[in-house]
Amino acid sequence: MPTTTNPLRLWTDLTLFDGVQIHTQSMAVVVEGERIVWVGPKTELSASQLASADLMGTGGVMTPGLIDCHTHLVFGGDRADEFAQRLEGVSYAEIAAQGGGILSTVKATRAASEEELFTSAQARLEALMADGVTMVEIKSGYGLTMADELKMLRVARRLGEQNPVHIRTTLLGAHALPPEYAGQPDAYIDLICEQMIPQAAAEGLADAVDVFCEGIGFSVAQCERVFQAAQRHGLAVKAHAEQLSNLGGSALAARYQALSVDHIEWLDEAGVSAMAQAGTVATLLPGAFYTLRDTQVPPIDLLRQYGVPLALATDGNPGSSPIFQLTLMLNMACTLFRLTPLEALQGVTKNAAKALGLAEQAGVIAPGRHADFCLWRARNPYELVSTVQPGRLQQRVFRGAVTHG
Ligand SMILES: N=CN[C@@H](CCC(=O)O)C(=O)O
Ligand SMILES: [Zn+2]
Repeated sequence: MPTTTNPLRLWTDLTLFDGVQIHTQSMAVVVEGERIVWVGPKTELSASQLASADLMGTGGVMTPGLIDCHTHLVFGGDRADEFAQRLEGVSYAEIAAQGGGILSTVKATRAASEEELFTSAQARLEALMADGVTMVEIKSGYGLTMADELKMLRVARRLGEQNPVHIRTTLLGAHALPPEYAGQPDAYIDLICEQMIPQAAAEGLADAVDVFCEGIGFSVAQCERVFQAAQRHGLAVKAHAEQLSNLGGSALAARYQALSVDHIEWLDEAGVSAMAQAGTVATLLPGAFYTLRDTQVPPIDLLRQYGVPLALATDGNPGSSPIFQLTLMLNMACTLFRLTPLEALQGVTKNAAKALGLAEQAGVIAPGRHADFCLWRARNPYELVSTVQPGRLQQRVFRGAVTHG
């Protein structure tokens, strides 16, 4: 890594994807401290910029730091047995109905100490960071008691404190009905609304609140109560909705100005329209679609027609998407959902930032923004989408600090 002696640092001769579009002329980026101060064609760099800058990199492709806006990175145990069961034809919903699936991870997560959860999540986070990720959303949802949900959120916060990455946390108490509340889902929703949300908000442990609105999750009415409680405590909302069926959770979430609705394989036009009006992002999770061998493709054309921003994420979790490689999602989203390569790139940068409520702070390379970006050994940003090839990350820059390469 070049040593820094000047106040300015310079990357030049770049093909630049700035989060919105691709600039093919030889581009340059100048950084001062933690911030980008100049972006433009190399030919427009001033003599004084050149004289007072350390050259940090020449050539290659630069993109914003990638943003994984939907993960379940903190969990105990594994679900390798369930993977084998699904190959034998048992469905995700059947496994859940037998008390497996999410609930088997709940058991393992409850049994794990904070330290154990931290260590296993740290390894998964390192895989994401080595893949160019500088911001990760992490959900709770495998604790399902107040103590265990807060334990997960504390681990997520600590991951952010101890790594060069920005972590956003989401309370997902309404992920599954815990066994001790069998037959009493409304009483469990009371616990979420009256205890978990207020406590997570009071301790500053959650940036948002999420729900699983589904036959094997919670009803629209139950999710609405969770959204109301989130609103009372000033927390933004998100939803897992329309993954296995169309319950109308997306339209509900849009009524509460959800930041994003995620999965949405079964989303209908009314839901798309509601999301467009609310400015809610559609987060596509091709890893779950692939793992569950789903055949119902999200309504991409309708989402485009209504101008709903499309984000992409790994959904990294032990069951439905045990995949911790965001660049693979670029390729899968195009192959499985027919996104264009440009839509895929926007989905892990600008639109992923919007899905986290951070459209003005992240996902774009522009003057004034944090110097969060990646330099890749590639000739063309589309190569990052078309070709699945780990090891192309040359430099990963987080708030000005080069941490990889
Ligand atoms: N759909 C619900 N929740 C997670 C699955 C988590 C799991 O299977 O453990 C998801 O986003 O895919
Ligand atoms: Zn999820």
